[in-house]
Amino acid sequence: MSKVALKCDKITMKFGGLTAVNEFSVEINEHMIFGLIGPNGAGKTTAFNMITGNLKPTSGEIFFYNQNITGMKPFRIVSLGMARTFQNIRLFSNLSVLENVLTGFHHKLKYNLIDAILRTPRFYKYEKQIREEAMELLESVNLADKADFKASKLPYGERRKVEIARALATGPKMLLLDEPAAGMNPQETMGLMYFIQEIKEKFNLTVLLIEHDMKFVMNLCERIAVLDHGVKIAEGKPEEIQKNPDVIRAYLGDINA
Ligand SMILES: Nc1ncnc2c1ncn2[C@@H]1O[C@H](COP(=O)(O)OP(=O)(O)OP(=O)(O)O)[C@@H](O)[C@H]1O
Repeated sequence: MSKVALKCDKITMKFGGLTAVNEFSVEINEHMIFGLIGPNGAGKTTAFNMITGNLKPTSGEIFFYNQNITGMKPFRIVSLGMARTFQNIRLFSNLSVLENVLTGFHHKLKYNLIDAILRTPRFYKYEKQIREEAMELLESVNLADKADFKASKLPYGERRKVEIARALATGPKMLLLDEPAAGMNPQETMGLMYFIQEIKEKFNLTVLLIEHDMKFVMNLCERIAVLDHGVKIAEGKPEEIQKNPDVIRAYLGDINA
């Protein structure tokens, strides 16, 4: 039996009078690619934000490998092995591709401020080590030859990959991707699909992703949960989700809105 990587137990997020997520429960086995879908405003990003510590749930609990992480600060959750990317790519546009990836190693640094100021041998040793590791990561995302480019100069699909490389630099067991294919053309989207499968195998990851591109979700994810107005209305394999009447209704309702 597979281990459960992530468990959400009835998590709820209220913003004043609005219940953005209502008692959402899910269990995600490790090494799975799991999709979270739903019409606009269904509460997907809010669920992500609770899982990654960016929002504290109004109620309910979240467990990461059986450890209760409910309401923990994001940096602590990252250090436990959960990394994420954002709906709108958040890179330091003035930094190089390599420097952006280096920021992902930040929490793992083994030298302190004094080492950095005095440039002690320890500082140089770890600086060299993390640069090598960052370059390896860039190689695995096929961007090593662009390490010195400014992040802002890369095409959209590659910036998305840099963001993922930075998330991988934190050494995650689980990766959460918020709309990774948004803004990509069909060719880039196809490339991204293979890329996510590749890094999942290579880094032994569990992946949870939000995505509106149905072809992408149905082809990539092994299991899918559907949110509508903050409530989980379905969960299952892609072929089950595709023919679920509640899901079809939720999406048609969205189109007619
Ligand atoms: N910080 C906030 N304060 C108040 N309301 C919020 C906040 N964040 C989200 N909401 C509301 O919660 C609901 C769910 O939003 P959320 O962004 O989680 O949906 P989503 O499924 O990710 O949507 P989309 O697919 O459009 O990104 C929406 O009605 C949204 O306006």
